[in-house]
Amino acid sequence: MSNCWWEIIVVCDPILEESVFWRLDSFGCSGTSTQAEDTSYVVKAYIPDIKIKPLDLSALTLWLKEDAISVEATAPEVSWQLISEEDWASGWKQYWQPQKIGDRFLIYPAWLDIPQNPERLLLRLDPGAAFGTGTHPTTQLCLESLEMRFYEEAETLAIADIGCGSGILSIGAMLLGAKEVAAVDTDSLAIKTCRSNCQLNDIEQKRLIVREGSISELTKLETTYDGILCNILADIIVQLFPHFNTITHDKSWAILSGILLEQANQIADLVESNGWTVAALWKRQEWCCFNIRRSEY
Ligand SMILES: C[S@@+](CC[C@H](N)C(=O)[O-])C[C@H]1O[C@@H](n2cnc3c(N)ncnc32)[C@H](O)[C@@H]1O
Repeated sequence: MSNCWWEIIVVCDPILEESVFWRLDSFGCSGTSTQAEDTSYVVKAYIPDIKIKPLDLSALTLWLKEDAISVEATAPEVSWQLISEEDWASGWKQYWQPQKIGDRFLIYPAWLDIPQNPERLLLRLDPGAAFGTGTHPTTQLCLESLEMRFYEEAETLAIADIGCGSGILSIGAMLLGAKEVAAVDTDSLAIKTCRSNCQLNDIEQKRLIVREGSISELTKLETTYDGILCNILADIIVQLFPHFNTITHDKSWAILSGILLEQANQIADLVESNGWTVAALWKRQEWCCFNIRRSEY
């Protein structure tokens, strides 16, 4: 089989749904769906077979069981199978529907007909193997924060998106009117997906630069960014944040997401010790999103 995906099936106690979703997201799955069945939930998630080894699936099973034990719940049943690209597409795509986010965005699956007069900014996506469909709270919090940041002089803003995944935040920034965006991700599949989503949304290539890598790729571009978007797990933000000053100016702002509530204090300390100020903190489910700015401003 070419272009195969692992379909991971987790049958769990309903109280574990959120932690199972979180664990599958952190593992790198896309297109997660849930169905209620009698007294349990069946969570299905998908990941390209080239991204992992069968041994990783055994480790995932162990983590899912440990997560259950830590809240004294029954351990979930975990199974997996290899499926073709076609089965993957018909499997999860049917559950993903257009979704309104914030006051202005409508996230719109690439394979649906375009509505005639959308009242919202249509952000068309085929996330493929990349993270970023808009269903995850960390992405939603970023898009909502972006809307708030773009209330004036949007057309002058240069934005960096670190960990762009499907490109959802970069494209969102362009739709809101950003002058230019630079998107980076360490995952080559995410880069491929981000580029094709930019085309899907008719974004000019010279205004949205997409590079494989991380903050060092942004440094090479020698642009000073007005805003940084960074929806990556807290551990990675801790590593990247000390370099933010090199690619920003004294009035820049940033949106940091992918942070669990219990990690908020650690991130607030990090922000302040590097000369930035927390302007707002938004929460959804177990996640929080920091809106910050350089302290000199
Ligand atoms: C949670 S996803 C966010 C995707 C999208 N920006 C969104 O908001 O939905 C995090 C992305 O960061 C990428 N990533 C992880 N570590 C990174 C690093 N050190 N530098 C750049 N990207 C990284 C991952 O490959 C993944 O695509």
